[in-house]
Amino acid sequence: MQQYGLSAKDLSVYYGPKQAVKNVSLDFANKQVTALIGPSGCGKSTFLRSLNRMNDLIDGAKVTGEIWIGEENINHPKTDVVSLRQRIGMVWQRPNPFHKSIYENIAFGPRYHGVKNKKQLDEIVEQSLRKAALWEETKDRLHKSGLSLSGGQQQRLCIARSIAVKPSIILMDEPASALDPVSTAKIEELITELKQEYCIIIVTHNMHQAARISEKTAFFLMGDLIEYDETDKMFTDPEKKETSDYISGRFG
Ligand SMILES: Nc1ncnc2c1ncn2[C@@H]1O[C@H](COP(=O)(O)OP(=O)(O)OP(=O)(O)O)[C@@H](O)[C@H]1O
Repeated sequence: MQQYGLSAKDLSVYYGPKQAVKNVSLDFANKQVTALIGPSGCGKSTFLRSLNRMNDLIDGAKVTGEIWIGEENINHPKTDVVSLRQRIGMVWQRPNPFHKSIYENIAFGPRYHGVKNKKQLDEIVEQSLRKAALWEETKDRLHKSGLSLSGGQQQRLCIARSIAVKPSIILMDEPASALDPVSTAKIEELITELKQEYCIIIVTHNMHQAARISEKTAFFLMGDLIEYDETDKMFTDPEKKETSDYISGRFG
């Protein structure tokens, strides 16, 4: 198996003339969680969105540099972004289930990508909900609306939806910040389970969360990657003063 799920090389992102991410190179290991931290506006979400080409959808945004998955640079105009977003899933800050049943929320992606057989779809729905620790709570109400679930359950449904199309990488942009502490704990537990199979890259404002769930942490400041290291080292003995100041709450 390849060591890295994804590698960014010299990645820059511009919104018009403004450079929001500056020549960032980062390797993301398989079967690990990497946390992206830094003060508001430092470019974490912009960087994350670039990794599955979501910035292509923003008028005036330009991304330069390379993003490697194995032998393929996916930041190339010829990349099929639909199949790319199947390989790299995304979970947003606010749960955003489709206005469809729980079952259809999960079945939609695989069906779109060609799975037509009902039995196969049933299996994918069950497996995805099990992996997202939501099966027991939903197995008797699969045909109820996804919006009838609580916020925390909706976020697990969104995670199940991204798993259903068999990605190898999952991007998460503050996936628990809109949730209560109990739901947050469940999402963190789930992330810890999922990393046994996926390369997970998560933006978080919560230092404790980064320390609890990630193996590696990258600290961003004003579009620059300041430091990247083992999470334990970053939180106990960072190399850079800026990292230390941010982690100890002196700014941000
Ligand atoms: N669609 C956009 N158009 C123009 N500028 C943008 C856009 N999105 C973000 N920016 C700018 O790019 C910079 C980085 O923003 P980004 O949202 O990536 O930061 P962040 O670190 O994720 O912040 P937060 O933690 O507040 O979400 C900011 O100056 C922001 O104003």
